[in-house]
Amino acid sequence: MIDISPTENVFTCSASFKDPSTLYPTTLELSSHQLLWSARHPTKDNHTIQVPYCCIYGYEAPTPAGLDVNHQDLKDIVQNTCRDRMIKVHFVEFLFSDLKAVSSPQCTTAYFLFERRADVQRFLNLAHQLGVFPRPRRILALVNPNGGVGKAKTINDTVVQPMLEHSGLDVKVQYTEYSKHGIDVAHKIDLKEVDTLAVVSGDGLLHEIVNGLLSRSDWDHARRLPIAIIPAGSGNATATSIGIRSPIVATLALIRGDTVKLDIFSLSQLDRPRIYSMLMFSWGMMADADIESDIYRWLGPLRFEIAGFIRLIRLRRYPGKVYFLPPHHKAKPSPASTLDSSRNSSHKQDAPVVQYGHLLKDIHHKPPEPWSLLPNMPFYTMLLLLNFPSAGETIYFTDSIRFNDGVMKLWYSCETRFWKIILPFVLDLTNGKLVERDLMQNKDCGGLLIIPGVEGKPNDKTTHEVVDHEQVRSESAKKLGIYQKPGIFDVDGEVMPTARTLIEVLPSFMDITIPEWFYHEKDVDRERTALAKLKTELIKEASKRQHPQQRTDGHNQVREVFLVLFTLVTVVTAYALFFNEEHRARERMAQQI
Ligand SMILES: Nc1ncnc2c1ncn2[C@@H]1O[C@H](COP(=O)(O)OP(=O)(O)OP(=O)(O)O)[C@@H](O)[C@H]1O
Repeated sequence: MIDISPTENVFTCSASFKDPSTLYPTTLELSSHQLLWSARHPTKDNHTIQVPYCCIYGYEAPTPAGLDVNHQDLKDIVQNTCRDRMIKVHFVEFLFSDLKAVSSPQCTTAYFLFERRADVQRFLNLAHQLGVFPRPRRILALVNPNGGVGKAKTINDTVVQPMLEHSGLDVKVQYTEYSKHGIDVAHKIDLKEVDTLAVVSGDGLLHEIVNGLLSRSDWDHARRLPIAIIPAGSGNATATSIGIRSPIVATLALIRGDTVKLDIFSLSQLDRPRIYSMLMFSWGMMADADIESDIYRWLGPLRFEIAGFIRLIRLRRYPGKVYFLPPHHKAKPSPASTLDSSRNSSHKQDAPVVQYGHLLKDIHHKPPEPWSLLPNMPFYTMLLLLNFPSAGETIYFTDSIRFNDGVMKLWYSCETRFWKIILPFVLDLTNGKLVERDLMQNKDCGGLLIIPGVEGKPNDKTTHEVVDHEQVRSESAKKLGIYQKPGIFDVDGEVMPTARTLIEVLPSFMDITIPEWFYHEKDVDRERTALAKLKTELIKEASKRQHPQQRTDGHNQVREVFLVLFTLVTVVTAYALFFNEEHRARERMAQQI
């Protein structure tokens, strides 16, 4: 903390908020965490404007030739003689008290005309000491022109690039040209040339970037490259989970450059390249719905609801065995304890080290203690492994998840009666209560071994036999009457082969940029205190100035209409099925008679 004497941080100047044609005399103060000045209100008394430094994304100060003033009004008002005393400050203003509202933030500029040239220099010196303005950095922004029904390009052109231009940071933009291009970019990127890699798209491109960086031979260096996510996809689960609901807030976080550590899930399969996940792994109903929703991409975020509904009324069972490892458990070193045969502390590792790789090869023995079998064998309806509380902008599971505590949160269900599942999904998928229902069981894990299998004859418990997926195609499996497909494995919205899979957590492995007020490793309460600060100091003031009609989120309205329709169709379908079944039973009875 810098000591500021009470007079050093106060400046007499003329200020203008948003509109440079109305400069008025004021006193500007640089406090330890915010800019303060008194503003004239057209109809009310003067009041104080407070701009926390974490909301400032750029400034323009006089060069020796004077400030480059483009605004025509400003040119008229501020004569050439004043140009070398003018500073512009660009910041994000929150209009509504709900930071989660997509429409709440907007970009704003304040103009300050100082009395003396020396004051400008004093202001800039103090501002740099206090961290008022963003640190100079080099950014590579990777834009997916297909992300989020093509909205990523518009978001990049209208929000991201204008804000980055004002930030004064060194920015390069690259468009992805084909599917999986993100992997190639991250694999080849020169780490000496870039300080932050920004992803303007959804979780799919972010997943590619994570995998591209961790598949490099210098992965231990590459994993330290901070990644920023600008939500421009259709799901945007990662951004939503780290407090980013709007591209403006995301770009602000990218420019300010505050980062937080992120756990990564490592997914290994025998004889296949390792896959890394930052968001979630799922198997069963939700995985099918997520992957099947791809054909409804044009619907935007609603695609998940439509695909989920279809999967709910055609519920499947997914056979398999799942073993879990308690969290924070370290494997005892053993010569065969890893897939990475090159593992040796004196040598550079080819890939991040996993501890239990040998479990993939040993298909004849069950994993030793402390691994244990997840109950409710032999089939599951859904299995979900989460690193973040949200799985989409509208899908919120729980706030009990921390994304850098080295723990994987597992939820699973074996409920196959669709009428038991449908209501919880309709009512509680967005409010965090779904996982509290009896329907779902949960475990905290450090590792997971999934052996997807198939079941024998239906409705006969003695023939339920779980075997490796690879054996399903064999002749002996066919002779056994094994018929059921083991479903899709979904990693961050991408499909991976359904096969024996080992999932381990790599604690606090990568860095992701976050809004400064959201979370800080050293201060878990910072989110709450800073949010409160923003609400009381900034938003309250802003809402006093203007009382805009709170815009309702269009998507929520569509969602509500959809949920009503969904419930109606469900009731009708349930009745139809019930009467159909009853009718058949009567017919059977009639035939027997
Ligand atoms: N130029 C391109 N042409 C075709 N596909 C691309 C291109 N660039 C990227 N992709 C692919 O687009 C897919 C979807 O991208 P992304 O996941 O970022 O957006 P989204 O699916 O709309 O968002 P979310 O995953 O959050 O729902 C990725 O799998 C990526 O490989």
